This record gives sequence, C-alpha cells and structure tokens, in this order.
Amino acid sequence: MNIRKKLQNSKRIVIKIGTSSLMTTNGKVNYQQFDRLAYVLSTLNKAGKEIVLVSSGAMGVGMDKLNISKRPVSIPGQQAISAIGQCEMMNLYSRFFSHYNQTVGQILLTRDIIEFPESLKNVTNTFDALLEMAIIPVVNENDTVAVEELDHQTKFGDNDQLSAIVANIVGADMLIMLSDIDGFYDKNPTTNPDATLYHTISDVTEDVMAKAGGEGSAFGTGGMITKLKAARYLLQHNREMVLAKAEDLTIIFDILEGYEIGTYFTAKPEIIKEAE
Ligand SMILES: Nc1ncnc2c1ncn2[C@@H]1O[C@H](COP(=O)(O)OP(=O)(O)O)[C@@H](O)[C@H]1O
Ligand SMILES: N[C@@H](CCC(=O)OP(=O)(O)O)C(=O)O
Repeated sequence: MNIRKKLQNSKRIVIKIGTSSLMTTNGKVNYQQFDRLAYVLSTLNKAGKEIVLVSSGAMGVGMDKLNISKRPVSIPGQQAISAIGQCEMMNLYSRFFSHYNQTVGQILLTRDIIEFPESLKNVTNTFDALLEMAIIPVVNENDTVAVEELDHQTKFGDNDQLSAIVANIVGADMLIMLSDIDGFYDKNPTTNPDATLYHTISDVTEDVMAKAGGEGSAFGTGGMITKLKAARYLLQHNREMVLAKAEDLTIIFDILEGYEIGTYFTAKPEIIKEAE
C-alpha cells in the first residue's frame, strides 16, 4: 500500500523554504526560485488548497541589497540587515505572486507565541482570516524581537522549528520542509557519499537525532538537527512532515500527489523503514 496516498487529501499545507533555496551560491537573490515558488503556491491555492509559506531569507536578501558578503558580528547589526531584507523580500514575494494573481500577507512571529494564549489567539485569528480570503500568509521569525537565550549570542532562532509551530497552530495537514538536501539520510550525505536516504521515519528518537551531522549551509542556521526537531514536534502533535529538496519547486505538486519523494515523517508502527 502506498502510505503516501492520503497526502492527496491534504487541504491546509505549510511550506517552509530556507535561505539557501532562495539565494544563489554567490549570495544573490535567486529570482527564478521566487518565481517558481509563486507559481506553484498560487496554483495550489487556486486548486482549493490553503497554503501558508514560512520563508527565511531576510538576512540573505538584506546582505545582497547592501552588497555585503559577511554577516555583521553584532546581533543589532544582524537585526538591522534582517529588517532591511525582510522588507525587500516581501516586495519580491508581492511582485512575483501578483504575476499569478495571488495576494500575500506578512506575518512575523516569535516562537514563544505558544506561551501567550491571548497573543496566540490573535495569531490564529489572523491566519484564519487570511486563509478565508484565499490569501497566502508569508511567515518569518520576527528577528527584531526574537530572543533565543544562549543561541541569541551568535545567531537567530531557526525557522525550521517555527514552521512546525505554525503548522500546529493553523491545524495543517502537512508541513513540507524544503531544503538544499533531498531528504534525511543515515549520515550526512554531504560528507558521506555512501549515505542512504530514509523514505519514512515514524519516530524521531535519540538514535535518529544522532544521524544528523554538522552545521548547515553557509546561509542557513539550523542544519539537519532543527529539521528533525521540527519533525519530532509535529509527530508529537499528530501531524506530518515531508522533507525534500527545493531545487525544482514543482516537486511540491508531486509530493502532494503522494509520490515517494524525500523523507516522510509520519507516525507508524515501524520505527524506521529503511530505503530499499
Ligand atoms: N543525516 C543527514 N541527512 C541529510 N542532511 C544532513 C544530515 N546531516 C547533516 N546534514 C546536512 O544538513 C544540510 C541541510 O541543512 P541546511 O543547510 O541548514 O538546510 P537549508 O539551508 O536548506 O534549510 C544538508 O545539506 C547536509 O549537509
Ligand atoms: N529570520 C531569519 C531566518 C533564519 C533561518 O532560520 O534561516 P534558514 O536556516 O535558512 O531557514 C532570516 O529570515 O534570515
């Protein structure tokens, strides 16, 4: 039985895209990716799906706008770049989505939103109102106010976990996490060419976590660990996630058709189903 067939019935879908998938390797805005994303998500929205986009990229777009190649060391310096980049990035989204006659709205969140019931209610109401109007919310972490304890000394929080929180609060059927890698492997495939892809993961145990290695890409912040934490959070909340590569964004159509693409995190009796 194809365990992914039910993905065809997903109605409310959160898509997370990371910085490395929106920028070229030399740090320039990748306009083609913005265009493809706008095309795919607008098409799905018009087909009756409810789409929420969680997009990183404020720092990357801001650095390109200011023509700098190194992140400032200080947190306020980074926050300033993010403020500039967020504005520019929403401008890009607004323009590219409008080519497909699709309106977007910006939502900036901090991960602690779940600890403040009144704020959480406001956030939920805003999502619901936007989705009701068939508008695609574009979510990013509010880097101006985000405080991530010790991590905050060196880097921003990560949108991988934020996207899982968003998927839970909007009651999404599915989180599609798009990355620079085509799924979760038994070891880091960047440094281990013989690594094997897992098609299905049903429980993010400590053993599973131990298979995630090293830091992520130059732009991104999380690496594989934060993607696994996001998946673990979703499984704990009876939700699901597919981790797949962002290279060709029309892959999103195929994922939602139920094709065996990337790694499917879903609660199942087996702990890990190995790749054939
Ligand atoms: N077990 C693993 N399976 C897949 N990728 C892994 C694994 N361990 C470490 N990685 C690394 O995680 C990277 C993905 O994280 P990251 O670069 O932060 O993604 P993105 O920028 O797309 O959000 C991969 O390119 C790979 O180098
Ligand atoms: N708020 C930050 C996001 C940081 C982040 O999580 O980045 P990524 O690892 O590329 O998803 C930004 O927009 O630059």
